[in-house]
Order: sequence, then structure tokens, then C-alpha cells
Amino acid sequence: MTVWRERQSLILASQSAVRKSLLANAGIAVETIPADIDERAIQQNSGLKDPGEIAALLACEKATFISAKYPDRYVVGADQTLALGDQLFSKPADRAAAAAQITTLSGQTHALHSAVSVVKDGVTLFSHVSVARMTMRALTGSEIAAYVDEAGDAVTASVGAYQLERTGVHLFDRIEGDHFTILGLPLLPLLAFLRSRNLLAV
Ligand SMILES: Nc1nc2c(ncn2[C@@H]2O[C@H](COP(=O)(O)OP(=O)(O)OP(=O)(O)O)[C@@H](O)[C@H]2O)c(=O)[nH]1
Repeated sequence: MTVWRERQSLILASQSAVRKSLLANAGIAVETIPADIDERAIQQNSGLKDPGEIAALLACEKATFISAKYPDRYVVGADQTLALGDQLFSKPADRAAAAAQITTLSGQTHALHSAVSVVKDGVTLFSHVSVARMTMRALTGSEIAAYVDEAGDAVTASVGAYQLERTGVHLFDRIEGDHFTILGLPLLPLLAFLRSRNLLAV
């Protein structure tokens, strides 16, 4: 059963398995076509410093890039940034970089900005950014090493070096914000927009 009313499926311009699963589990017919854009170059050329604005720009760029190749299709783009004060983090390159990043985040509260855009025929129909605040436990070196060993290479798959719904949950004392925002997709605002366009059956 699908709740998606369009004849053609929704396109998710993302390689993110968890973003796809969030949409598919909501009963939406979705296909993934990752956008091959240079995120770091776009970010640098924009001159933007605000983590929410950076996420919004990149989400829109991904959706627009794919929309140009798929006329008459609804395309969703998403992006997530992590900020500790003025410091922005990217996905750690390897386990050692993940351990160093977690050491920096330990005992502090960082912000995850997750942005989503919907583009059709090159027109941005919807754009939204949600924020979650993540308070990490004060972790010892051996606790961080044990976490990285347990989480494995998955630590390089997300900007925070954690998957909250898996081992990452052990890193936190407190979480403020919605679960989907933390996983990288402001799902509820996206569904509200799609519903407002009469694209959902529920
Ligand atoms: N499973 C899981 N994934 C997370 C979590 N937090 C962040 N992520 C993922 O980390 C990635 C954030 O990096 P992005 O650059 O936004 O997206 P990406 O994975 O590179 O994919 P693109 O959309 O193709 O750029 C996304 O795939 C998020 O879904 C989490 O707690 N759990």
C-alpha cells in the first residue's frame, strides 16, 4: 500500500539509506538518485557561515541538480550540518578522526541543523530547516575508544560520527529536538508540505 498519490515516485536526491527508509516506511513510493555535487566547494563559494543556512543551501542544490535531469518530478534534497559554537564539523574520514571529533564534542552541547527542500522543474517549492541540540556525556578516552570499536566504520557515515538509533545513543545525556531531524530529515514538516499539495492519501 502506498500513500503517495502521484503516478511517478518521489525522487530523493540523496545517498542516505536512513533518509530513504524514513520516506519508504511512511508508505511513500521513493527512488534515490544521489546528487553528484561538490558540497564543500558550494559551501565555500557561498561565503555562508550559519550552519542552518549552509544546510538549506546544500539541500536545495542537491534537489535542483537532480530536478534538472528529471522534468515533471517532485525531488527532495536534504543536508545536515553539525556546529559546536562557531565550529562546523564534517563527516570524519576514519575511526581515528571520529575519536578525535567525539573527544571535542564530549561534555558539550552541539547543534544539528537538518534541511530539506522540494524542487520541481527547477522551482524550489519548499524549504525547511530544523534544529536538534545534543548534549554529549563527558566521556573518557577509553569510553570513546570502546564506542568507536563497537560502532565500527559507521562512525564515518554521519556528520556527528554517531547513529543515534544504534550505538550512538550511549554518547548522550540529553537530546532536544525531534528524532527525524537528528537522523537527517525534517520529516514532519516535509510531510505537511506534501499533504498541502494533495500528494499524500493520509
Ligand atoms: N542512521 C543515522 N544516520 C544519521 C544520523 N545522523 C546523521 N545521519 C546521516 O548522516 C548523513 C549526514 O550527511 P549529509 O551530507 O547530510 O548526507 P549524505 O549521507 O552525505 O547524503 P547526501 O544527501 O547524498 O549528501 C545523512 O545520511 C544522515 O541521514 C543518525 O543518528 N542515524
